[in-house]
Amino acid sequence: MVRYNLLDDPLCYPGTQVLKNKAGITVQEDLEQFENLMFASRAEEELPNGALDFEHYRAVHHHFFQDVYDWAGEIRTIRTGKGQNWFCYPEHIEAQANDLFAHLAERNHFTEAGAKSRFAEDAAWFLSEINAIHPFREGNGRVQLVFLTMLARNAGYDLNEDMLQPALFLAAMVRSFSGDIRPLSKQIEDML
Ligand SMILES: Nc1ncnc2c1ncn2[C@@H]1O[C@H](COP(=O)(O)OP(=O)(O)OP(=O)(O)O)[C@@H](O)[C@H]1O
Repeated sequence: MVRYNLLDDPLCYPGTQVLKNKAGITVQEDLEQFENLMFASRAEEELPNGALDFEHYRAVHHHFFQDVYDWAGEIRTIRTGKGQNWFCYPEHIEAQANDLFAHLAERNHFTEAGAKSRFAEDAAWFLSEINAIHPFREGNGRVQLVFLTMLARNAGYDLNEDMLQPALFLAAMVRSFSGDIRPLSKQIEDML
């Protein structure tokens, strides 16, 4: 997991970068194991219903992280970044996300993309935008992927997560932050 750049986070146990959690775990590796376990167990359940809007996106985050964090499904309140990149400042998340999801709805959630390549390109654009917004303190990557499978299914495609190549996908996500969505589009198309 790529750790965040931040200075002082009230959501962490004092003097650590370990997020306060419902199990009271203070060792990062143990917390990651617990997160993964809870995520896998919630993945066995049905996904929350919704209109593929921002409320729905937050509900998906809540679904997967409700066992671990009190703030599951809630918008991040501190500034965060990864590598060289800083994500949307928290005070703008709600407006930016509502705007993005309004565009998604205007484009009929890409159900009329036609060719796989077109859907992949549209989905890559959406992922790059939601990643730049980065609504949550943690768990953004996993929710992005779940939502991508939901968008694909809604558009009549079956996204095969087993085909995901983690290093290439991550590199493509980082590249998309600078505006080049072609590698990400290619990664998505290869999974359809
Ligand atoms: N340098 C970077 N610039 C932009 N985005 C990045 C960078 N590094 C990682 N990301 C993206 O951030 C997301 C991960 O965010 P976050 O750590 O909140 O999610 P996670 O689900 O907890 O972790 P992971 O996706 O690693 O399992 C992924 O989509 C990843 O591609």
